[in-house]
Amino acid sequence: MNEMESFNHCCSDNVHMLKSSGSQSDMQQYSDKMDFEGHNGCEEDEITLNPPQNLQELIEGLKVIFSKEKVNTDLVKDFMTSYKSNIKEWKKFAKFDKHRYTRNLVDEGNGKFNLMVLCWNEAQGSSIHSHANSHCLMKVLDGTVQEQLYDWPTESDGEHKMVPQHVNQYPRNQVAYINDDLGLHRVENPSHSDKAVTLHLYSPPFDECESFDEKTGHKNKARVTFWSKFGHRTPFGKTGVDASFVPENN
Ligand SMILES: N[C@@H](CS(=O)O)C(=O)O
Repeated sequence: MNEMESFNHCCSDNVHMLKSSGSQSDMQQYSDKMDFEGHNGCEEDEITLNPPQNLQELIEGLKVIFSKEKVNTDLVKDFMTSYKSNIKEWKKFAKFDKHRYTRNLVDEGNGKFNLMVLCWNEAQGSSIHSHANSHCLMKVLDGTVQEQLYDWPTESDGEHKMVPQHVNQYPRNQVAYINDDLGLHRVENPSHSDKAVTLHLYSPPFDECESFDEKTGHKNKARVTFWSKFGHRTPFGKTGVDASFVPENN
């Protein structure tokens, strides 16, 4: 089984999230999820998570979810959505660079995932890229980010301008999900007056992916590194090329 397949709905390892003070519809949503998994005969080894009250609880809960053999990406998305962004909790990781967006490692997820804070100054963005066969969840901690989604270029396209197929905007606290089966994307802070901060989870962790030239569709390997780790600046010269996929117009 490859890593992607291991992210189907969980069956023998059940992890659920309780909606503590939710509305009727919240509770219905929770019950539906229980039913779905119940139909699969999943009643053993059940773990119930409360919605995280702070960043530390979010990290600990994610470690529980990812300790299971199978991981339900809908649950990860719901769990990340239910964390209400609080700047006091993540500001030590939020380090900006005037030239490009930064990647700041928060937690290595017991080897199962990397959790990082990305900081986007006004109008900064990534280039079009893939995700190394990993799962990518992105939660907005501050500001609003825009995602442009692209199809993979095909050999028969030849040299071809890449055109976005969808454009999504994500405000504070929303979570987006992508993997290579869904296509390619680039993310930017569309604001010329406000910064943006996002929290990214990648599983499995990766340090190389592919970046694409929007004008031609040509791809290149791109190493990804960290501007800081655990709140401390990463030493220059030890982490290879810079962290970001930077579009030519940035
Ligand atoms: N995947 C990018 C950020 S984004 O544009 O999704 C990165 O990890 O640097």
